[in-house]
Amino acid sequence: MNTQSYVTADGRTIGPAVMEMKNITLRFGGVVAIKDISFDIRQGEIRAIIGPNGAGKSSMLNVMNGFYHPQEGEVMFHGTKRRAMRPHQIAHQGIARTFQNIALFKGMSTLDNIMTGRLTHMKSGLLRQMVWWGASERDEVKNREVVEKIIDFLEIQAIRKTPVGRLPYGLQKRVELARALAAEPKLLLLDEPMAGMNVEEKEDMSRFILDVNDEFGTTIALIEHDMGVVMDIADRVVVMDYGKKIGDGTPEEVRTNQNVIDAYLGVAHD
Ligand SMILES: Nc1ncnc2c1ncn2[C@@H]1O[C@H](COP(=O)(O)OP(=O)(O)OP(=O)(O)O)[C@@H](O)[C@H]1O
Repeated sequence: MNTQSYVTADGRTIGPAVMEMKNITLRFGGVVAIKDISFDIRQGEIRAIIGPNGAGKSSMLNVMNGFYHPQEGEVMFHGTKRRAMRPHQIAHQGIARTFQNIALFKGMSTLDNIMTGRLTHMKSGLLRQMVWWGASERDEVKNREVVEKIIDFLEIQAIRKTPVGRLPYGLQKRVELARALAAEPKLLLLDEPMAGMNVEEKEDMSRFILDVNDEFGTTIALIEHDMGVVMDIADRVVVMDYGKKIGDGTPEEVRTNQNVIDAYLGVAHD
């Protein structure tokens, strides 16, 4: 386990591992989606998982998220072996995620969608609201403060009242990021955050991911197809191919790894 902290060239502190995947194997019937993969994610870093179609990236994110339970191996979170959990228990542990296909409430406004990200923080149940109005009011004020800060941060004030179904794709992706951030996660999992975006939208999203990491100190793991984007923003990259890990290191190390070049870069990027 990585226990030493270090400071990056741009002044961010990367701490010890927050999540460790140890010898993970995941099967779907006869299909082996993940074969004996190990890697860790360190406090404060941006960690990317890349690989061609069908490499097993989404399956890995679902293992990290607790949605899938591997047949073999262990997931350690903050040094403790994680047992099988339901999605809301994962959320309470401080893990939030976005989805490859946007999963927002299309008829609801931007603001209301982001507020749903606060649900795990809402303490006051109905009974408590009836007997002690003050507590729920304080809850509400705190929730609004967090949400307003995120709206400012992601520069989406102008669309706060707009139903998200009417927004262009790139902005919907930004609202999804906002909703995940509203949970104030310790670990943020992003499933192809740039998929389907044009160049300008990708640049915007890259900047926001870097800013979130820098401003809130959020540890981020993302899976991505777009190799160029990942190389620009990730501290370290895991490369998967046919369910196996074929590379792991800094963008420079991965870029020059012959297995990676053969399996992915050489084919998809000339
Ligand atoms: N729920 C499932 N049931 C059966 N097989 C699955 C399931 N999910 C994934 N697989 C298989 O596991 C392998 C890895 O799929 P996965 O979606 O994790 O790859 P990926 O790298 O995310 O691909 P993409 O980039 O196309 O999203 C594939 O062979 C896929 O068909």
